[in-house]
Amino acid sequence: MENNIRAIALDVLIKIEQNQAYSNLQLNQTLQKANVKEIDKGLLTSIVYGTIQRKNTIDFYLDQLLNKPIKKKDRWVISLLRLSIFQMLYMDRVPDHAIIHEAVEIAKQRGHQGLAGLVNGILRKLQREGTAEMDKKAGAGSEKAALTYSMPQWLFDRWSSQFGNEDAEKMAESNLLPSPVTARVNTMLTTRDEVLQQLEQEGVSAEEGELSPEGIIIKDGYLPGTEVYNKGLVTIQDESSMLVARAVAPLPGEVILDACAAPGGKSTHMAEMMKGNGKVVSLDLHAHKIELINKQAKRLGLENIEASVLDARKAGEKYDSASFDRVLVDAPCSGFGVIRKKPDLKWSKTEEDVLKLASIQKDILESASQMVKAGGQLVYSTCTVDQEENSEVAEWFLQNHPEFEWDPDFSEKMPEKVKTFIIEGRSDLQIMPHYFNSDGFYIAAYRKKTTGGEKHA
Ligand SMILES: C[S@@+](CC[C@H](N)C(=O)[O-])C[C@H]1O[C@@H](n2cnc3c(N)ncnc32)[C@H](O)[C@@H]1O
Repeated sequence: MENNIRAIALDVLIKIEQNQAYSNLQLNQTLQKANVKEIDKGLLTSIVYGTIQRKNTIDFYLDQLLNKPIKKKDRWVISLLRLSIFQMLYMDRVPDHAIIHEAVEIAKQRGHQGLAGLVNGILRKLQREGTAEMDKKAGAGSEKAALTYSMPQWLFDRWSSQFGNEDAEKMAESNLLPSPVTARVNTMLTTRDEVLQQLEQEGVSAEEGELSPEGIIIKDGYLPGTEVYNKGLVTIQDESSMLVARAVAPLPGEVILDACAAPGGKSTHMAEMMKGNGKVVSLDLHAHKIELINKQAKRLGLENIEASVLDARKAGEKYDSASFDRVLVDAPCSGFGVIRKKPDLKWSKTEEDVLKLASIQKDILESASQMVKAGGQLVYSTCTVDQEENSEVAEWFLQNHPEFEWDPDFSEKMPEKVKTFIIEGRSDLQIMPHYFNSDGFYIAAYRKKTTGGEKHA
């Protein structure tokens, strides 16, 4: 079976490369379609994600190991070599000779004897000589760090200048770790203790989350196959992401706007917090994603979510201004806080993308903020760590909108553990992946003044 798993992993990697498909979507599709046993899903995921995560470092070795270029039509061999090198250098589950044997078999089946010989030669050389000689060519300073942590150089340099070298290295290193599976308990239907007990009965080992009172961490077992999941008692969500709805703090009976809502993680969380009373209006730009929100709402037994397609920049064409108690802008972003779950982002996003996204984020915030009632709340969040998309957007908003102020109750809404990261006099929070082994998230919370603030024209 493991040989088969490697062949499937190769297919996934080829599709991601050829179609520039998102790694998580491609992998999930394969996990659902291919006949992969529960027990092998973890191995498949580790090989695919690990190979993409370490691409930079693996290619640094591969370039030195290859003594002639591989023909365009045989590009799949590069993916086969990458996933084999990943296993040899970073996984200790299978001995090198077995990895090499399997790679050679796959090369024979997919290609021909010549390619099998090439694969054999390269991998045997790595097995024999190791990486010590090759490592001497790794450069110094940030060039070396980018290679060690397998980061694009521009991104590592950007993080170094934004957070300092130490935090940049810690974050880059923690991005290479597997992401824990965490879930949110549907507190409208059950309690965290009950869910933990039921999961134990279903053979899934889980424990209380670190950050959020409704969070659980899966230690062993596959959550989506359980009754607990099917009955809508939990939603898979990162713990730092759960803090966003806490910052919005919706109350039963209120009307909430979730301006960028799909696939509905935060809309459903807020609807649960409202105990099904009141309404969450969930918008998204993409029609096909609205179905995802509705599907989750149905699974969770939530009837107070109204999802529709709309560009949040045009919210004013459909809704009256000042007509929502609270507004959430969980904006489209570079996603650099979720690299562990979507490793291809580090290779696909560019500095230009960050600039474009910051401009879209400002436009969405500008429009959605018009919808907040006097005295109401506005929350801006992203799953990135880039300051240009985070604190710079949040500060820009406040400078241009004197009718808003930092939310004075923000700190109270946050769990003790994160309070130390909130700077006095502000109400925003940057969580880095290495702080709590979670996704990186940014949250800024504002309150619309009841009097005094004059909006700039
Ligand atoms: C970070 S995701 C939102 C995640 C979601 N809040 C959740 O918790 O599941 C950003 C979403 O914004 C949507 N989007 C992008 N541009 C938009 C726009 N101009 N108006 C509304 N939605 C937009 C994207 O389709 C994407 O689904």
